[in-house]
Amino acid sequence: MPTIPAVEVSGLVMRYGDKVAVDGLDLAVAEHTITAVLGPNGAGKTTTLETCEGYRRPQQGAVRVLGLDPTADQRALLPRIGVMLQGSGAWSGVRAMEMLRHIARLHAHPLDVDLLADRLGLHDCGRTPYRRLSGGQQQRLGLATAVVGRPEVVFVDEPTAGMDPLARRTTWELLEELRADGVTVVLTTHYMDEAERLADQIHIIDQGRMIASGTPADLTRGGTATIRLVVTKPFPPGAPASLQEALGPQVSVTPISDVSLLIAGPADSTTLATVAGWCELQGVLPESLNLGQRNLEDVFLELTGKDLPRD
Ligand SMILES: Nc1ncnc2c1ncn2[C@@H]1O[C@H](COP(=O)(O)OP(=O)(O)OP(=O)(O)O)[C@@H](O)[C@H]1O
Repeated sequence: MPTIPAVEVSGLVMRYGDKVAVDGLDLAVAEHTITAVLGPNGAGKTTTLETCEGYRRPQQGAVRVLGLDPTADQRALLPRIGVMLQGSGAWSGVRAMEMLRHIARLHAHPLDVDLLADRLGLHDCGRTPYRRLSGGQQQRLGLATAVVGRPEVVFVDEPTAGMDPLARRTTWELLEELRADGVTVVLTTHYMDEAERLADQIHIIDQGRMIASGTPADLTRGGTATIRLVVTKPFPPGAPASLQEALGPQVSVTPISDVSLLIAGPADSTTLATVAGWCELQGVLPESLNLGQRNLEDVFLELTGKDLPRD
């Protein structure tokens, strides 16, 4: 018998006034996997997650989590899902460990709170009121609150934003262990290394629509080689168009910033010679010229035309 997806979004449309935030989105998440939802700022990721979590009712289309409707079946679903709490007024004066213990008590079979707190380095700030926690500490506490109830599905919105490298690594390991224990994880992230390391499936959305889906390998496979050109001072006006003209239609030139460009296409000696000659003509000095197969960051850039949002 075919298994139902852990999360299924069909034809979801969500608006804020006239603004269409989610525009007919379809998305299915298989059980026991980690799925990453990527997209530029404002793509509709958080709105989609909040609809799956039952905070918002679909305006059009449908959402099912573990086969249930997140708003109509909220009582049945809530004990089975984990959501990373973001800072809210209600918790502002509550101490970190009190908050975690309180949330653990709401669940029938919570994880060992002290072990989890040790794991995520929360004991050091256990007596600190929520509003006084650093951004990274709030993130770690939010993650602990999401997983303490042994959920079947965990939704985490930018789980490692603002975390130091050690906390990021611990978070990745925790999410991987959850998957190994049969939990389904849905996360949003702006970090391509995070998506590449963790995700079984990646969905890239832009302007509320799905623009690409697949495994990290599917998304980066084949395609074209890329050259990243970084120069020492800003390009003169019209530089991307003039380089595009010099290189011809086989190659696509995408500006990344005022000092960097992505050149996708056959990265052969002709292309390299043309780029070098163009730099000389424009009077710009290359700082670096990196040649390689495209990675997830290049795919994101090619598909969305936008560089990665930086925290
Ligand atoms: N409460 C709200 N009221 C009005 N507009 C909103 C509201 N929440 C989100 N939006 C708008 O809806 C669109 C989608 O926002 P959403 O937060 O879902 O995107 P996102 O992909 O999570 O973005 P980010 O990566 O910046 O967190 C954006 O244009 C945003 O400005």
